Amino acid sequence: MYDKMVTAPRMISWYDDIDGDFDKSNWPKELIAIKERVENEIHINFNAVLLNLYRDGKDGVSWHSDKTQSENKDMNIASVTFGETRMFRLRHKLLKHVPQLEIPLHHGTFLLMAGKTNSFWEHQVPKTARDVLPRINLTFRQVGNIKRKI
Ligand SMILES: O=C(O)CCC(=O)C(=O)O
Ligand SMILES: [Fe+2]
Repeated sequence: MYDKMVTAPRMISWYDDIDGDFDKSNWPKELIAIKERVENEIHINFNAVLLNLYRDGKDGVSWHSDKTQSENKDMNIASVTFGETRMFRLRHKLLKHVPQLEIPLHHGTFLLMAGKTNSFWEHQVPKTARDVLPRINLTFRQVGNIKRKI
């Protein structure tokens, strides 16, 4: 899924429907509800989700770009955050003079990395020395061939 290994710790879970034979009982109903809320908002369908739990400030994710196996050249990744606010940083892969972006992802924030974002930008959630509460982030993804809407 990643183009390189990331080392920072966090708890991870993954659901997908890569075969297109979606069985709703394989996904928690809360997850389906969030997925449908996102899909209705942006009119893009997803068939996989990565769940990250950042337990405290010692958890984070280092610079990377997301790569999922998809027939879509322009991959869309939809991110939803719950709990603690953590910084989400973006840096351009080639244009080093372009300033980094720093976006605080608050509880309930929806962020769409659309199209070529992941081709040209890397992102990270840095560790922090602040005393922070847990944060959950869901990234909905398009993997394989999306045969039909889940
Ligand atoms: O936690 C986030 O906001 C981003 C997570 C992320 O970049 C990933 O799981 O690929
Ligand atoms: Fe990522």
